[in-house]
Amino acid sequence: MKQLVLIRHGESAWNLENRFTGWADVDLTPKGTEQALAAGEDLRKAGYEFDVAYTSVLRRAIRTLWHVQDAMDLMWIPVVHSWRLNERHYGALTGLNKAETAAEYGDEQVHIWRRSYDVRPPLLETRDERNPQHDRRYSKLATADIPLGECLKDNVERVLPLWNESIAPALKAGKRVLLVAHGNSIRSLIKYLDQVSDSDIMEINVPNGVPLVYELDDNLKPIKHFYLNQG
Ligand SMILES: O=C(O)[C@H](O)COP(=O)(O)O
Repeated sequence: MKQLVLIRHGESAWNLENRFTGWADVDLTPKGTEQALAAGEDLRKAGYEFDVAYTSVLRRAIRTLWHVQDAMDLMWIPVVHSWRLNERHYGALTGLNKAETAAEYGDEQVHIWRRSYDVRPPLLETRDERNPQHDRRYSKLATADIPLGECLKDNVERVLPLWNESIAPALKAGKRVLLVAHGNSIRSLIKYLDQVSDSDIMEINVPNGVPLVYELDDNLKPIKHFYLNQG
Protein backbone atom coordinates (compact mmCIF):
# COMPACT_ATOMS: atom_id res chain seq x y z
CA MET A 1 0.00 0.00 0.00
CA LYS A 2 1.31 3.43 -0.98
CA GLN A 3 0.66 6.47 1.19
CA LEU A 4 0.00 10.01 -0.03
CA VAL A 5 -1.28 12.78 2.23
CA LEU A 6 -2.55 16.03 0.73
CA ILE A 7 -2.99 19.19 2.81
CA ARG A 8 -4.38 22.52 1.64
CA HIS A 9 -2.54 25.39 3.37
CA GLY A 10 -4.05 26.93 6.52
CA GLU A 11 -6.24 30.00 6.30
CA SER A 12 -4.47 32.83 4.46
CA ALA A 13 -4.92 36.60 4.86
CA TRP A 14 -6.89 36.69 1.61
CA ASN A 15 -9.01 33.65 2.52
CA LEU A 16 -10.03 35.71 5.55
CA GLU A 17 -10.64 38.83 3.43
CA ASN A 18 -12.48 36.71 0.82
CA ARG A 19 -10.24 37.82 -2.03
CA PHE A 20 -9.28 35.89 -5.20
CA THR A 21 -5.70 34.84 -4.48
CA GLY A 22 -4.24 32.49 -7.09
CA TRP A 23 -0.51 33.20 -7.47
CA ALA A 24 -0.53 36.23 -5.12
CA ASP A 25 1.93 35.35 -2.37
CA VAL A 26 -0.02 36.10 0.81
CA ASP A 27 0.83 34.63 4.19
CA LEU A 28 -1.09 32.61 6.79
CA THR A 29 -3.32 34.23 9.41
CA PRO A 30 -2.82 33.26 13.09
CA LYS A 31 -5.74 30.83 12.61
CA GLY A 32 -3.98 29.40 9.53
CA THR A 33 -0.86 28.81 11.64
CA GLU A 34 -2.95 27.00 14.28
CA GLN A 35 -4.58 24.86 11.59
CA ALA A 36 -1.18 23.90 10.17
CA LEU A 37 0.23 22.97 13.58
CA ALA A 38 -2.93 21.00 14.41
CA ALA A 39 -2.64 19.10 11.11
CA GLY A 40 0.93 18.12 12.03
CA GLU A 41 -0.09 17.13 15.56
CA ASP A 42 -2.98 15.02 14.26
CA LEU A 43 -0.70 13.23 11.78
CA ARG A 44 1.91 12.62 14.47
CA LYS A 45 -0.63 11.28 16.99
CA ALA A 46 -2.08 8.99 14.31
CA GLY A 47 1.41 7.55 13.69
CA TYR A 48 2.04 8.89 10.19
CA GLU A 49 5.59 9.13 8.83
CA PHE A 50 6.85 10.75 5.64
CA ASP A 51 9.98 10.31 3.54
CA VAL A 52 9.61 13.31 1.22
CA ALA A 53 7.46 16.42 0.99
CA TYR A 54 6.22 18.46 -1.96
CA THR A 55 4.94 22.01 -1.91
CA SER A 56 4.45 25.06 -4.13
CA VAL A 57 6.61 28.17 -4.30
CA LEU A 58 3.98 30.22 -2.42
CA ARG A 59 4.52 31.09 1.23
CA ARG A 60 1.11 30.05 2.57
CA ALA A 61 1.80 26.46 1.49
CA ILE A 62 5.49 26.50 2.39
CA ARG A 63 4.81 27.88 5.87
CA THR A 64 2.03 25.35 6.41
CA LEU A 65 4.48 22.60 5.51
CA TRP A 66 7.07 24.05 7.91
CA HIS A 67 4.54 23.92 10.76
CA VAL A 68 3.52 20.36 9.88
CA GLN A 69 7.16 19.27 9.73
CA ASP A 70 7.85 21.02 13.03
CA ALA A 71 4.88 19.39 14.78
CA MET A 72 5.92 15.98 13.41
CA ASP A 73 9.65 16.36 14.18
CA LEU A 74 10.29 15.88 10.46
CA MET A 75 12.13 19.09 9.56
CA TRP A 76 14.95 17.01 8.11
CA ILE A 77 13.09 15.27 5.28
CA PRO A 78 13.73 16.42 1.69
CA VAL A 79 11.32 19.01 0.32
CA VAL A 80 10.58 19.62 -3.36
CA HIS A 81 9.26 23.11 -4.16
CA SER A 82 7.50 23.35 -7.50
CA TRP A 83 5.61 26.14 -9.25
CA ARG A 84 3.50 23.32 -10.71
CA LEU A 85 1.77 22.99 -7.33
CA ASN A 86 0.88 26.70 -7.14
CA GLU A 87 -2.76 27.67 -6.82
CA ARG A 88 -4.74 28.09 -10.05
CA HIS A 89 -3.83 31.51 -11.45
CA TYR A 90 -6.85 33.78 -11.02
CA GLY A 91 -5.90 36.17 -13.83
CA ALA A 92 -7.39 39.66 -13.69
CA LEU A 93 -9.57 38.62 -10.73
CA THR A 94 -6.47 38.34 -8.51
CA GLY A 95 -6.89 40.54 -5.44
CA LEU A 96 -10.59 41.33 -5.99
CA ASN A 97 -13.13 40.61 -3.26
CA LYS A 98 -15.24 37.56 -4.19
CA ALA A 99 -18.51 38.96 -2.78
CA GLU A 100 -18.02 42.36 -4.44
CA THR A 101 -17.20 40.65 -7.73
CA ALA A 102 -20.41 38.58 -7.41
CA ALA A 103 -22.39 41.76 -6.73
CA GLU A 104 -20.95 43.29 -9.92
CA TYR A 105 -21.02 40.30 -12.32
CA GLY A 106 -23.64 38.05 -10.68
CA ASP A 107 -23.35 34.91 -8.57
CA GLU A 108 -23.63 32.63 -11.58
CA GLN A 109 -20.71 34.22 -13.45
CA VAL A 110 -18.52 34.13 -10.36
CA HIS A 111 -19.46 30.47 -9.75
CA ILE A 112 -18.41 29.70 -13.35
CA TRP A 113 -15.10 31.50 -12.85
CA ARG A 114 -14.53 29.69 -9.55
CA ARG A 115 -15.73 26.19 -10.28
CA SER A 116 -16.15 25.48 -14.01
CA TYR A 117 -13.61 23.01 -15.33
CA ASP A 118 -12.66 24.76 -18.55
CA VAL A 119 -13.73 28.43 -18.42
CA ARG A 120 -10.80 30.72 -17.66
CA PRO A 121 -11.14 33.89 -15.60
CA PRO A 122 -10.41 37.17 -17.46
CA LEU A 123 -6.68 37.07 -18.25
CA LEU A 124 -4.06 39.53 -17.01
CA GLU A 125 -2.57 41.98 -19.49
CA THR A 126 1.09 41.09 -20.15
CA ARG A 127 2.20 44.44 -18.73
CA ASP A 128 0.17 43.99 -15.50
CA GLU A 129 2.42 44.08 -12.44
CA ARG A 130 0.67 40.87 -11.25
CA ASN A 131 2.11 39.02 -14.30
CA PRO A 132 4.39 36.32 -12.78
CA GLN A 133 6.97 37.11 -15.48
CA HIS A 134 8.02 40.00 -13.24
CA ASP A 135 8.75 37.66 -10.34
CA ARG A 136 12.29 36.25 -10.04
CA ARG A 137 11.08 32.87 -8.76
CA TYR A 138 9.61 32.16 -12.21
CA SER A 139 12.56 33.50 -14.21
CA LYS A 140 13.68 30.06 -15.38
CA LEU A 141 10.29 29.13 -16.83
CA ALA A 142 9.47 29.35 -20.53
CA THR A 143 7.19 32.32 -21.18
CA ALA A 144 4.58 29.92 -22.56
CA ASP A 145 4.47 28.11 -19.19
CA ILE A 146 3.75 31.29 -17.22
CA PRO A 147 -0.02 31.72 -16.91
CA LEU A 148 -1.97 34.96 -17.19
CA GLY A 149 -5.09 33.20 -15.86
CA GLU A 150 -6.06 29.52 -15.60
CA CYS A 151 -9.11 27.29 -15.44
CA LEU A 152 -8.96 24.01 -13.49
CA LYS A 153 -8.18 22.13 -16.74
CA ASP A 154 -5.05 24.28 -17.16
CA ASN A 155 -4.15 23.54 -13.55
CA VAL A 156 -4.51 19.77 -14.09
CA GLU A 157 -2.25 19.99 -17.14
CA ARG A 158 0.36 21.92 -15.16
CA VAL A 159 0.32 19.56 -12.13
CA LEU A 160 0.47 16.25 -14.02
CA PRO A 161 4.07 16.52 -15.32
CA LEU A 162 5.26 16.84 -11.70
CA TRP A 163 3.08 13.88 -10.73
CA ASN A 164 4.38 11.72 -13.58
CA GLU A 165 8.04 12.71 -13.34
CA SER A 166 8.55 12.95 -9.60
CA ILE A 167 5.65 12.19 -7.24
CA ALA A 168 4.47 8.93 -8.83
CA PRO A 169 8.02 7.50 -9.06
CA ALA A 170 8.63 8.41 -5.39
CA LEU A 171 5.43 6.62 -4.36
CA LYS A 172 6.27 3.60 -6.50
CA ALA A 173 9.69 3.47 -4.83
CA GLY A 174 7.86 3.11 -1.50
CA LYS A 175 8.28 6.66 -0.26
CA ARG A 176 5.54 8.06 1.95
CA VAL A 177 4.64 11.39 0.41
CA LEU A 178 3.32 14.54 2.08
CA LEU A 179 2.06 17.22 -0.31
CA VAL A 180 1.06 20.68 0.93
CA ALA A 181 -0.52 22.84 -1.74
CA HIS A 182 -3.65 24.81 -2.61
CA GLY A 183 -7.39 24.32 -3.05
CA ASN A 184 -7.29 23.96 -6.81
CA SER A 185 -3.93 22.26 -7.28
CA ILE A 186 -5.21 19.62 -4.82
CA ARG A 187 -8.57 19.43 -6.65
CA SER A 188 -6.54 18.79 -9.81
CA LEU A 189 -4.83 15.82 -8.18
CA ILE A 190 -8.12 14.52 -6.74
CA LYS A 191 -9.68 14.74 -10.21
CA TYR A 192 -6.83 12.77 -11.71
CA LEU A 193 -6.51 10.15 -8.94
CA ASP A 194 -10.24 9.46 -8.54
CA GLN A 195 -11.09 10.09 -12.21
CA VAL A 196 -13.74 12.62 -11.20
CA SER A 197 -15.84 13.88 -14.12
CA ASP A 198 -15.56 17.48 -15.36
CA SER A 199 -18.98 18.24 -13.86
CA ASP A 200 -18.59 16.39 -10.53
CA ILE A 201 -15.30 18.16 -9.75
CA MET A 202 -17.29 21.41 -9.50
CA GLU A 203 -18.81 20.17 -6.23
CA ILE A 204 -15.54 19.16 -4.58
CA ASN A 205 -14.00 21.66 -2.18
CA VAL A 206 -10.93 21.12 -0.03
CA PRO A 207 -10.89 22.58 3.52
CA ASN A 208 -7.88 24.49 4.85
CA GLY A 209 -5.39 22.55 6.94
CA VAL A 210 -7.09 19.13 7.12
CA PRO A 211 -4.95 16.15 6.02
CA LEU A 212 -6.55 14.18 3.18
CA VAL A 213 -5.10 10.67 3.28
CA TYR A 214 -4.91 8.54 0.12
CA GLU A 215 -4.08 4.86 0.29
CA LEU A 216 -3.01 3.70 -3.19
CA ASP A 217 -2.32 0.29 -4.71
CA ASP A 218 0.95 -0.58 -6.46
CA ASN A 219 -0.34 1.01 -9.69
CA LEU A 220 -1.24 4.15 -7.70
CA LYS A 221 -4.97 3.54 -8.02
CA PRO A 222 -6.78 4.81 -4.91
CA ILE A 223 -7.94 2.07 -2.54
CA LYS A 224 -9.57 4.65 -0.30
CA HIS A 225 -9.23 8.23 0.84
CA PHE A 226 -10.42 10.05 3.94
CA TYR A 227 -9.95 13.28 5.85
CA LEU A 228 -8.01 12.66 9.06
CA ASN A 229 -10.09 13.28 12.19
CA GLN A 230 -13.21 14.12 10.21
CA GLY A 231 -15.17 10.94 11.02
O1 LIG B 1 -7.07 31.40 -4.95
C1 LIG B 1 -8.01 31.53 -4.17
O2 LIG B 1 -8.69 32.56 -4.08
C2 LIG B 1 -8.38 30.39 -3.24
O3 LIG B 1 -7.27 29.83 -2.71
C3 LIG B 1 -9.21 29.34 -3.93
O4 LIG B 1 -10.22 29.99 -4.50
P1 LIG B 1 -11.59 29.31 -4.99
O5 LIG B 1 -12.30 28.76 -3.79
O6 LIG B 1 -12.32 30.51 -5.56
O7 LIG B 1 -11.25 28.28 -6.00
